[in-house]
Amino acid sequence: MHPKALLDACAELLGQVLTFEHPADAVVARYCRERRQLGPRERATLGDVTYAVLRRKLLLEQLARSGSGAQARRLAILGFAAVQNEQARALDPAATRGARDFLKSALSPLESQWLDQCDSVQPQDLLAPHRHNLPEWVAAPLRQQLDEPGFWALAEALAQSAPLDLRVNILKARREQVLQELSQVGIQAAPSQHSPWGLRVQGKPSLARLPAFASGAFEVQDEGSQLLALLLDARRGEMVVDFCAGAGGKTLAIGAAMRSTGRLYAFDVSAHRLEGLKPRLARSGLSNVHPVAIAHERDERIKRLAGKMDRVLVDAPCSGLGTLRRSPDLKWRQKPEAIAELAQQQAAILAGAARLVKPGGRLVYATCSVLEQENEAVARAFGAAQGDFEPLEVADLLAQSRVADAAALASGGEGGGRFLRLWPHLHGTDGFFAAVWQRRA
Ligand SMILES: C[S@@+](CC[C@H](N)C(=O)[O-])C[C@H]1O[C@@H](n2cnc3c(N)ncnc32)[C@H](O)[C@@H]1O
Repeated sequence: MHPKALLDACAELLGQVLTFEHPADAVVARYCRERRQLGPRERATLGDVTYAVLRRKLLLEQLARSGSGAQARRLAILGFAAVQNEQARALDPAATRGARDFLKSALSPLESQWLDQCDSVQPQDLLAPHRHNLPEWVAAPLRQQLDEPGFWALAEALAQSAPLDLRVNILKARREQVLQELSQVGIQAAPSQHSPWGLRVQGKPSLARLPAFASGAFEVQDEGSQLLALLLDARRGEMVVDFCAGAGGKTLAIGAAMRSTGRLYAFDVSAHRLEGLKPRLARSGLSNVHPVAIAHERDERIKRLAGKMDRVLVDAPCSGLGTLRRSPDLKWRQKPEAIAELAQQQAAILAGAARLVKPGGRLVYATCSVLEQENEAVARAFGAAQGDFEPLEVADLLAQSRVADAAALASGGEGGGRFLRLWPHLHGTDGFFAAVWQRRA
């Protein structure tokens, strides 16, 4: 495709994405599906440019104010330039020039001149919002939680794309085996820093056609999600509930940890999401998983299981603000008013799920949000209201699950090891939170 046509397509797609009526990944997928003539590289560019603009929206909108022509086109030019700079820097600094020539061949002389001006803007001359690219209602609480260097390191980390992590299915393969199979097809990977099941892959190679994937030897899963399953520490033969199972990312990890024994219920209010679990379950080789679509957290079917579960994971619906590396549109689609509502829903689901736990059993509450309001505040309120649930130290539990450097992943409480707190800038994972309790016997 000629650079001019590709840039026009980027601008058209951005016009659709920036209405924020639908999630960005769905809009990009539909746009590409409706244009069969697009090749794989063009599809990749369309996605990359869209995400580059979503990540740095405040900065690019500010720079775009000085240009001329349609706003979506100006943003597309700046997004295109940002993607090319990143790619060229990663591969070979000398390649930056060539990449810029490709883009410039799509621009008018005036646009080309304007882009040069934008290139010369120095970060230190920018206002804070144009550097952190977060809405104020997200930036303000994060600044309260983190010190100044920490806040800026987080903002920088959230502006990057997430690395590609795999979880080795311990029911089917060992980590070394999968590493070797990947290396045989030229894919570089290394063991994860913390999860004993994890691999971090270099770059973003396509994995779906690999025999090791088809045979269920691994799943794509962020290291942070793996750590949540490790925290639940479900054992052989136990009765376990994954209360908000969705498409079952954590269900599969938990089921493998149980070595496909016992009974693992995968609950969710969305039958559609649970459908997504089916093909993954088939690959995984697990036979202990029982997906159940429930109406709500007080469903009759749940009542029948009250007090019978060894372990319950509540991977609660949340703002998703810990996953901005993957879904940067969330920071523009989420509204501050929704957070209080989410916190209420989280508390209700946690209380409903807690009734399932048997005396001596373990309850894990988790989110992929970085906001205290959805995390420590919900956990503390639950602890205060439910006297028969005793808080456990996450740092100790992770160390028992063979998680390397476990103490560095926890914070809060008297000893600083009470809650799991994963941060993209510190741990290279998505932002995750977890609190754990044991029901008193
Ligand atoms: C964070 S997602 C779960 C992701 C999933 N655990 C995974 O690892 O892929 C939260 C899920 O909670 C579900 N949910 C929302 N309200 C619920 C409720 N009252 N009871 C059970 N699940 C609920 C949503 O449908 C959504 O799938």
